[in-house]
Amino acid sequence: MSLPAIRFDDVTVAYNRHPAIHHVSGAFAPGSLTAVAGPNGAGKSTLLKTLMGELSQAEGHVDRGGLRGRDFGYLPQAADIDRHFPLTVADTVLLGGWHRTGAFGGVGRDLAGTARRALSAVGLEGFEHRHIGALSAGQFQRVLFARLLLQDARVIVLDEPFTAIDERTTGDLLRLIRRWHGEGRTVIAVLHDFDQVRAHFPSALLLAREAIAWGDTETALSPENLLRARAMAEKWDDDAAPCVVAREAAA
Ligand SMILES: Nc1ncnc2c1ncn2[C@@H]1O[C@H](COP(=O)(O)OP(=O)(O)OP(=O)(O)O)[C@@H](O)[C@H]1O
Repeated sequence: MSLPAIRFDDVTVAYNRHPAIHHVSGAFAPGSLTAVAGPNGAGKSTLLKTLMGELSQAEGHVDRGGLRGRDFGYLPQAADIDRHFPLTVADTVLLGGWHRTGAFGGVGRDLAGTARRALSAVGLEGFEHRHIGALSAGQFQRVLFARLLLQDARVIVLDEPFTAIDERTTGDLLRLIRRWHGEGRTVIAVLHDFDQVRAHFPSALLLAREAIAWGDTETALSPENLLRARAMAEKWDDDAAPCVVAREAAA
């Protein structure tokens, strides 16, 4: 799979003139498997939303190397997903195939078969007709991973995919992430568990509003870098002088 790098060049994003990420520069290499880690409020979700083009960055530039929206598969934090729509598991997984059906296209036999295989890959055979509102957090996360399988995106962006998810489901979903990495896709995930990052993610971005370190995981998550990140977090003060930036982040 030939892919470009995704580069951040001196990117600052502010809410109410307070920077959530500050002068971030670096690159997600093509085909890399990168964890974005850091303290609460470090700007991890903001960085992903900026990458997805959901926020206009106040300063700097994100170079997606010519990749378009359909090249990205994005899983926001569970808290940002509304499960009250009257959708079944099958409907939700098939949403991943929108680029193959078009806005009002029908679902062909091929796509239906791919959706069934995706559900089986996440261990949810037989769940097709269940309402998504009636699933456990872990089952719903499996559905969302099945949707990503159907989407077949070249870059996969996951925001805290394992929060409130049991160990077995986490293990199964980590195997899918490794499969995507093995297929040459670029995979980026916000994670809180440093041991999990060290065990499964060769690259890491340690963020504390600024990029403390970005590179191979062992170096990025060194004790010195973790101390620096913690010290930065302790200094954050919502009453601090605002950063002078050109524009506000706007959804
Ligand atoms: N829509 C918003 N409006 C105003 N401030 C925001 C908004 N979204 C995030 N922030 C602030 O920006 C900072 C970074 O938030 P962000 O959610 O990106 O951090 P995070 O590293 O993902 O945090 P967590 O680990 O707690 O999920 C925080 O101080 C947060 O309060």
